[in-house]
Amino acid sequence: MLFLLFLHKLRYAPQNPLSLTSLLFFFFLFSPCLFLDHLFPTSFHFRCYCQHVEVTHLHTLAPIQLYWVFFLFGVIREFLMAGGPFTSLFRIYASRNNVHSARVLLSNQNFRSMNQFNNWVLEIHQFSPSFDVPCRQFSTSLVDIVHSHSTLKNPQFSIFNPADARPFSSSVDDEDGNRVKLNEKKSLDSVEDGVLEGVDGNSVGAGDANESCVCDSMVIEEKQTDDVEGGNNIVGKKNLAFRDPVDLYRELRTAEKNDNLKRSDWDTLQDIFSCFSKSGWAADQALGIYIGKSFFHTAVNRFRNFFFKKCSADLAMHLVSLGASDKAVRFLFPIFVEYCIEEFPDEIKRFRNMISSADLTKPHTWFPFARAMKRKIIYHCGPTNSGKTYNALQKFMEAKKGIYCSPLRLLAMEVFDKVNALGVYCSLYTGQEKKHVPFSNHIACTVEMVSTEELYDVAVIDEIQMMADSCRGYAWTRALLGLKADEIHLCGDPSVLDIVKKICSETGDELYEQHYERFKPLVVEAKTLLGDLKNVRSGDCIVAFSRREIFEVKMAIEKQTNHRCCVIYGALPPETRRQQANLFNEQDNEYDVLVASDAVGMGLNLNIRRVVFNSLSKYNGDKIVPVPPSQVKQIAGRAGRRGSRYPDGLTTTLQLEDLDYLIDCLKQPFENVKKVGLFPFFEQVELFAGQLPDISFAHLLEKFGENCRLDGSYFLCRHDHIKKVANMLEKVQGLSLEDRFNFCFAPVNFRDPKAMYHLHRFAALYSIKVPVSIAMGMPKGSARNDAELQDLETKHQVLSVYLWLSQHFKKEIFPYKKKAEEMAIDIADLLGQSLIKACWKPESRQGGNPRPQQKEDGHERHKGDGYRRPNSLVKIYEKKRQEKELLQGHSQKVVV
Ligand SMILES: Nc1ncnc2c1ncn2[C@@H]1O[C@H](COP(=O)(O)OP(=O)(O)OP(=O)(O)O)[C@@H](O)[C@H]1O
Repeated sequence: MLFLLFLHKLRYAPQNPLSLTSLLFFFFLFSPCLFLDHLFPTSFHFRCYCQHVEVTHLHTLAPIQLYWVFFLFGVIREFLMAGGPFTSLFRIYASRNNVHSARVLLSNQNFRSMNQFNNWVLEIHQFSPSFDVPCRQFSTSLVDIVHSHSTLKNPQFSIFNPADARPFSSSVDDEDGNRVKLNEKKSLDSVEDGVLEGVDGNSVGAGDANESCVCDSMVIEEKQTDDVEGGNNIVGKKNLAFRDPVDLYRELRTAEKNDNLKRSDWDTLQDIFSCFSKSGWAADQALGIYIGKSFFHTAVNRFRNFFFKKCSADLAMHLVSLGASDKAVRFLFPIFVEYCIEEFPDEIKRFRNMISSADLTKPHTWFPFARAMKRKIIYHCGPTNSGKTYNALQKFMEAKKGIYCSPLRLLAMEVFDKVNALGVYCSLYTGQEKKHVPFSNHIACTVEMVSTEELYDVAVIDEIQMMADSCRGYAWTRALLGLKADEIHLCGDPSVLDIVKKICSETGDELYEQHYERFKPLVVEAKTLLGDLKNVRSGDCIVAFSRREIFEVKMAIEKQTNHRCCVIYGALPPETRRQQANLFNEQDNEYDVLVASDAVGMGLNLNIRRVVFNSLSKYNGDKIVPVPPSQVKQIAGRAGRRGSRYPDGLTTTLQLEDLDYLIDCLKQPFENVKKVGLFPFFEQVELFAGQLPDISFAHLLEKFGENCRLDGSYFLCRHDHIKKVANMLEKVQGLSLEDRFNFCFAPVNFRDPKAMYHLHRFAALYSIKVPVSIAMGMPKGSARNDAELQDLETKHQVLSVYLWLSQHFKKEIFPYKKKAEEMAIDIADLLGQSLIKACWKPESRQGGNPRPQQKEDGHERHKGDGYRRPNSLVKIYEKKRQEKELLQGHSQKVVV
């Protein structure tokens, strides 16, 4: 009755503090309980295996009140249900105002099955529905261990807590959404109704066990031992399935030697252990007790030796009856756990420390100052050319103090110019330059450079869908989580809307959605260019996905028609891209066609009438693949722009056969992104390095990738390029960990050996504390052929790296910043001049995209004009899809 009254009070007056008398009463009653945790070994035990009971949305409850609820609930319930004295003990994890989670430390409940435990937690739900207490399920095998007391003799038990185990991050999604395997990554949470399940449940990639490890004391008997399978043993076998694995382990431990068995039985046991060693499920579960995957096989081998030395006939026969199966693996696993805990305390401790130092869970807690603010997030959600950025920028300009975060240096520069032109003083801050405008309160920066220290009234994060970018996504995630701004405007397509909602619910920020439609719908021209570039018209933008293709198309158009082409691609400096864009936008010249790569998809203000896809496949660094629909949409959406010469947008393809794919892509709704990128700060990597002091930086990053823990909404961004730079700098002595970390983020094209050489030189000079020189001559004039053009591009790259380093390291070590800036401007200018007159055959960069001569690159010759286009991979892709559908249809028919 009292309890109900208490609950009533809690429900209707949750903010009321408890009286002093109540608190004293509570302390008086509850303090003995706190000791129970240490007095009774069961509490240790329970802590080891019992699950986390997450309690969320308890903002209205003070922690002390929740203590009360659980405490009284425990008391009353135990009296009513168990008829005995209470022994339930909960630990509440709480800050001053909020309760994060509650964990059951002690209970006199004897959970005989997983269901029983779940029902018990469900009762808590029913009892206090407003508390929203989701429960994590846990393993039945481990439930059995919960009741055992014997392992408590082992002091190592208190050092780990499998309930804390979280999914590991060892794989990331690549650009195309494919899983890139760094290491098998499985959730430990996927436990179904009392059965501990790995993600796939099968043995996956666990690698080969060290089969050569032989048990020296194995006794092999050739004679028949009929009585082993006698009636008693059948009973024994049945019992064994229900025996406490801890007891089984103790018996094994205390056994003098193994019982004699038939050779065939030993063989079966060998097979079972081999199966155990290869089991992905067992390797995953072992992570829960901090047996790492690299140590798992050693642990299994040692366990096998131990087992073979000691195993009884009963136990062996039970396992033999199960055979080399999942059942046998699951039966053995808890015994293996006991063995590991006792045998490998140091390895467990080491791995545990390593794991906790690579903890990337709960990234919203990394920015306490942003969390202390009540931020208002406005998501401007819509397709390209719908006015999202325009509206967000209006708010930015109206604010007293604002920051605009851009995906590209080019776009940051555009906003910087535009805003200043409108009379709002704005500074520019990118990796390469810092232009401070006196009296400015506004900043346009690249998203990587955003400060999470400064306080702003309004922040704009453009192209927010880039949070899901496999390489750079972490910068957007960091900006969203860490920006200290009262109002944050996110502009982007709807693909990350759901995940932003989730993040806002975690951060406690208010989210408002503003949806947009395109000003004018994009129209697909069904006629296409019929494979003939002569059909190009003024205002067209031909999109090609490689530098080679771009120059080939430009040459073909200029040869076959009277149009002149501007060129835009990623390797060009932003200044050159802008110069080419201006040339194209201006009406009083002959440059009325644009040939561009996917770099045209973002940032530039272009007067495009029609976007024509030269092909819809591209080289992804590994192979040629169809261009993802989201990218097709983004690029096609550049056609037509409000207020421009061409407000109505058109799009089509060069080849008729690519048209269906284009239409398919445009029809597809935006994909709902499930995860966004994350990358550790230097401090996190440094902490992790403390656990592995003697390994190279590249290896350290790899280890971090394998061992870091992430929440379900995040993936670890790809860092292959960082590792490549780290490898190159390995031999440079005298660089601190922080220096290496910073050098690895320098914006260098690792496929360009010249640029890599210069970066290496910069690092080597830096390491001996010598002022770093540019040591690169200025080219004499504009490029006369493609090799010279590439040389200009590389030179600009090197200068860009120098400028970047001068911003990220001490100025004294990079004293030639000014000179580098001047040289970069001159080279960008030369590049512009070179492009205007470019009419040569493109060359491949060393180690770059496959050459056209290579047969496997899928290029075909085009009407004898020297121009090649990729075979329609889309067509091949479509054909494969149809074949697959046919096959599926066929198999469905067979099933029917
Ligand atoms: N209310 C408006 N008044 C005048 N011009 C506008 C208005 N809204 C948008 N525009 C113009 O329309 C064009 C497209 O707008 P904006 O760049 O904001 O679109 P977006 O949805 O952010 O597209 P993208 O994703 O391609 O950047 C711009 O040139 C912008 O100046």
